[in-house]
Amino acid sequence: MTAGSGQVYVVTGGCGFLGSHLVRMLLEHEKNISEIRVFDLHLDESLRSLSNNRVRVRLISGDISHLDDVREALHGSHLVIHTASLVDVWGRVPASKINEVNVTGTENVLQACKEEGVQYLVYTSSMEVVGPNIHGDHFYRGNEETEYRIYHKEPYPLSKAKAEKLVLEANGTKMKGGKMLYTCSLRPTGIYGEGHELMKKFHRQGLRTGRCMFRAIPPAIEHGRVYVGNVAWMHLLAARQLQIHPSTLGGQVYFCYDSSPYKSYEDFNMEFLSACGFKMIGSRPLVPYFLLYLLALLNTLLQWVLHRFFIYAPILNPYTLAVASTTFTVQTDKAEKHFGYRPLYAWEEAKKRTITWIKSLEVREKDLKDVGAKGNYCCN
Ligand SMILES: NC(=O)c1ccc[n+]([C@@H]2O[C@H](COP(=O)([O-])OP(=O)(O)OC[C@H]3O[C@@H](n4cnc5c(N)ncnc54)[C@H](O)[C@@H]3O)[C@@H](O)[C@H]2O)c1
Ligand SMILES: C[C@@H](CO)CCC[C@@H](C)[C@H]1CC[C@H]2[C@@H]3[C@H](O)C=C4C[C@@H](O)CC[C@]4(C)[C@H]3CC[C@]12C
Repeated sequence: MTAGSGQVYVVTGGCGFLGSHLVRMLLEHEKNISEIRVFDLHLDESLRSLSNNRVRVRLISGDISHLDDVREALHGSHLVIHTASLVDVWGRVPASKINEVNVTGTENVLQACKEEGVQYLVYTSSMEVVGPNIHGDHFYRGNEETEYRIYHKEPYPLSKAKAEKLVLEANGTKMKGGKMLYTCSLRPTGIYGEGHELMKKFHRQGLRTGRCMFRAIPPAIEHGRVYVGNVAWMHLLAARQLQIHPSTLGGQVYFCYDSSPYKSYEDFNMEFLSACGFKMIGSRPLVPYFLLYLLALLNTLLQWVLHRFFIYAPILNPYTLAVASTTFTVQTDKAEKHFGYRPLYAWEEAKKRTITWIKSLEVREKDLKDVGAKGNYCCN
């Protein structure tokens, strides 16, 4: 295999949910690159086989919180897309660790860019750098200019906000040799699509309750969602255009959006799960909010009691309840205006792909069960 003389892109967190879609997207749609360096703590070996005559996919095992690892990965590259992050709003990981990966890791990427002369950095931020806040202020069809009472307390949104600030402040700084560093930040809302871990959890949970989902959140609460393929596409375009129009994109933030419908978190999930025979029970929440909140508090208490023995991190806690119960939706065309972004996948296509993936999970689970049953039969 020969690598051409195109650009070298580094994708940190390239083996994750978004990262792996991004690597595939770059391979398919970015003609100007000859090497993609996939930097991750946990490597997905299957990505290696994506190399082709034009582009080499190089897997690099490293820790974003170690400057030496990052420096080495960036050496001789042209652009970094920094998606690596610890995504945890359940208390699975200590706050100090989240900070180390999300904030120190980003500092390291910036430092390595400066030392290695890598001029362009696209950062994957999150809607969570804005909200929803825990006061329950709704952000209804807002855009990048909408005023909002930003209030961060939880380690994950706090770390993403700090990291984004660092990235934006670094835009325009002079690097070794006089070159300038250009940065921009993309803020996805809740990403969905093939490989979405939380969707797998809801699906598994629903199978246990006979394909019944129990409504907990009022259907009028809108939660912004965006298809992973469109988030990846937006990263590709931002990376391309940051190099062509650095003064337009540099230092800017962009919400990630597409034509996915505005719905509550639960109703949105049902768009896919109902195609697999799942039913939503209740047109209104089955449990009053204060009971749900007590349950969420109880989970926090149990987490604290049990933390010496194991990590108890259920989906529901006061923070996830607050996020799910507060409207946060975006309506903007800033990315279209600044870099010509239009969703690559229409809603119907995104939905079809996500349903196909969920159905494939069912087939896989059934196969596993069958193998298990055969195994039992042999042993008995
Ligand atoms: N999933 C969402 O709904 C969502 C929404 C908005 C923003 N985001 C952001 O998108 C990005 C990708 O999220 P995702 O959902 O794909 O998460 P993910 O957990 O699937 O991917 C993150 C990747 O980062 C890697 N990583 C973690 N710690 C690392 C370290 N110390 N060194 C190197 N690599 C490390 C992980 O191994 C993983 O492959 C994150 O920055 C996240 O904050 C996600
Ligand atoms: C009360 C439950 C009954 O079914 C539903 C709880 C749902 C929550 C677990 C999720 C609701 C909104 C999600 C978050 C949102 O989509 C955006 C995010 C930003 C991203 O950067 C990280 C993930 C997340 C915080 C995401 C996490 C899960 C929810 C809180």
